[in-house]
Amino acid sequence: MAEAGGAAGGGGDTIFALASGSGRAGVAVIRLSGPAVPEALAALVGGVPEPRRAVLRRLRHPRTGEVLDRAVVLRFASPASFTGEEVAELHVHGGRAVIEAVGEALLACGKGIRPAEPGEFTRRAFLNGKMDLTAAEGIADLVAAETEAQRRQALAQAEGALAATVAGWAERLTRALALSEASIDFADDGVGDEAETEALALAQAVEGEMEAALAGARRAERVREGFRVAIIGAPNAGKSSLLNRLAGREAAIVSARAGTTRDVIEVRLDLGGQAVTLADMAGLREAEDEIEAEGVRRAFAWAERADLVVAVFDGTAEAPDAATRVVVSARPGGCIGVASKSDLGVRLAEVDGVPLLPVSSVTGEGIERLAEALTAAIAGLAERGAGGAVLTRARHVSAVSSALAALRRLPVAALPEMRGEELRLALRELGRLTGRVDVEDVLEVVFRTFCVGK
Ligand SMILES: Nc1nc2c(c(=O)[nH]1)N(C=O)[C@@H](CNc1ccc(C(=O)N[C@@H](CCC(=O)O)C(=O)O)cc1)CN2
Repeated sequence: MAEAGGAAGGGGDTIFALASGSGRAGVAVIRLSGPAVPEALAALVGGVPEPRRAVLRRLRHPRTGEVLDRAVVLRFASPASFTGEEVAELHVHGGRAVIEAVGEALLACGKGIRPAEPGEFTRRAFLNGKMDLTAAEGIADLVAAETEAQRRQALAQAEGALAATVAGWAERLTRALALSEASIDFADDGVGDEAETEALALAQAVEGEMEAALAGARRAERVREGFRVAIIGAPNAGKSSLLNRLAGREAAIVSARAGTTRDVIEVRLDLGGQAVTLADMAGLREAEDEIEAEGVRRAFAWAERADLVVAVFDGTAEAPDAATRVVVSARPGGCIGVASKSDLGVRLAEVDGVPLLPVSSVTGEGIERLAEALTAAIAGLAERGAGGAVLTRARHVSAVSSALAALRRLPVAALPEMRGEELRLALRELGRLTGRVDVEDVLEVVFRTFCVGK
């Protein structure tokens, strides 16, 4: 972990930010962190409250003495705080003018008090050894969580689940490295081979666990980012109406004219606790103009990357649309078939063995069943390959892949010294993952996605 202490933690500045969200709210929380917190409190509320005890105080402007609000004040003394620094929270009334006046008053306290950068509180918590990088990412994900599955996955990571797994790997690889070095030193004593064998066995076990973690990473990333479901079909098959029905609002323009939807229209849904991005797109056909052609190209591209496809066939047509059929046959198992316009009578029951669910966006028939089918299919995708460490980001996948690649080179490394080098490489990648090495460049990647106040 990076060294603890005020200097490493934030360079002496005292930062503040609105920790509660913007928008109308009864109470707003302004959080401060840094060495000048006790002084600022003295200036604002006329004293330094005892730590961890909420007190009600009049908040005054330090220069004019004007009362700005009556607030609940909560102080955390260093190092027992979220950031490890001196921390205070001002729970004020939620009005924008109140928040602005308090911000103004804080700036008037002087002494290196300034607004926080996005993610700066959590960054300080990391730098002061309160958490590793993966836990910090977990906090960012918790703040962004929209669904139950996202919340659970983020909380586990914020509480150190991934950090613990990585620590377990690093511990065994460190032991393997020690054994490998020993085998060089004691090569003549005959204990070398034994140590070498044990080192390889340790590395192999770690390899297996890393492979399992990587196998589950796509799923974990999907939980974090949302599963992608594409609604495809011929022009005028009723895709936009279906999207609106599923979304419960008029997200897409619906018209009787074929080719109305040209760009990809995405809506976010919560299906059984999983975040889903549902997309309506241009109908698959020979386009009539350049704009539609681009729309069709985007539709194919989106559908290709989708986790699941809802294939909409015009239920009143005599034969299924050919282009849609091609997509369905290319995705065995990854499709839910729909026969639209069921209120007009359905002629199609299945296409190439894929049963079609009769659905009417006019009467609402079948919508509930389609939503259930989607929910079940997404739940199936989310469950696959569960267990073990959960790699939720490209950054994790990249580090574990590199570590794994190094471990896979171990058995073919000709010299023990080369094996030591590979082990060091693998350990270094794990260090990047938790933030133990190369801190600065990794930090940029992790914290640039945070919001202000975290
Ligand atoms: N009002 C308020 N609510 C909040 C937060 C906050 O900062 N303020 N949080 C902020 O994100 C989350 C809670 N997380 C927190 C994590 C650690 C500490 C803390 O004081 N840690 C000390 C003491 C530990 C202890 O008492 O067990 C430490 O780690 O040394 C506080 C909040 C969610 N709710």
